[in-house]
Amino acid sequence: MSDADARLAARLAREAGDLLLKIRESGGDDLMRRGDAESNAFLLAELAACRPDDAVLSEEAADDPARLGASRVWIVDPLDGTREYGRPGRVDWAVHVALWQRGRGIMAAAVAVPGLNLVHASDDVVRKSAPAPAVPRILVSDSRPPSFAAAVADDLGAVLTPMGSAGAKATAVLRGEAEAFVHAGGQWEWDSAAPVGVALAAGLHASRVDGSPLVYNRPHPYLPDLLICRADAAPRVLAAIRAT
Ligand SMILES: Nc1ncnc2c1ncn2[C@@H]1O[C@H](COP(=O)(O)O)[C@@H](OP(=O)(O)O)[C@H]1O
Ligand SMILES: [Mg+2]
Repeated sequence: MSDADARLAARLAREAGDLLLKIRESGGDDLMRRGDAESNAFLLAELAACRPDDAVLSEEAADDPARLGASRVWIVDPLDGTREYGRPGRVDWAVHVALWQRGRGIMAAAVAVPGLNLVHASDDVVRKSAPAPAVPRILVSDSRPPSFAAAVADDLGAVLTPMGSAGAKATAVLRGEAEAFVHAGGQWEWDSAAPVGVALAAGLHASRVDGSPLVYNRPHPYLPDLLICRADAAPRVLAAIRAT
């Protein structure tokens, strides 16, 4: 992991999060559009200034095919959990900043959860080793949970908890507030790159739901499913998904 890149990711995620909090406080009916657009503009300007030679893939910017030949690509989601951001009182939304490097994968990452005043970065994660609870907690999308979620929870004797934002869910697992986050049915590289970067840095398991590796910076950046969980739980969770 590159410390300078991880520090930059952490600063940008925090500052974009502060900007999003201010926009939210100012009110108005176009919060979600403004949040997406202004956070994106901030991140693109900072990356252009601080890493002018790197490519960028952002949810909110036109895809520049130059990234396909680049050796370093920042994969950013300026506002993950836009739907929840637009709902008063919700804290399950996040800012994602990740650096992908050719031949190496996600090498630096940060996820800010501004509503909780938290920034998790790949260079300062705390490894948790609390024993697993008797009833594991599995986080799923609030709006689009996997079709197999109930069957998997049943198999594992787990409880399902809906939550918005991939970054919010992944970092809740990082903090030991849940044992797993599972998603299927649709997602994009920017939804998972930074959450996966911080999860892997913390020693968690991160893969596709069939156990195969997550591959980034592909021509079509669709990456529809994801499992992030305690490393010791991964074999059982993957087996439960396979059995559905
Ligand atoms: N079936 C699907 N197809 C495409 N994107 C999806 C999806 N389900 C979830 N996502 C995206 O994944 C992110 C986390 O979703 P969720 O909150 O449901 O877990 C959201 O990103 P954005 O808020 O950045 O659009 C959401 O749009
Ligand atoms: Mg997103």
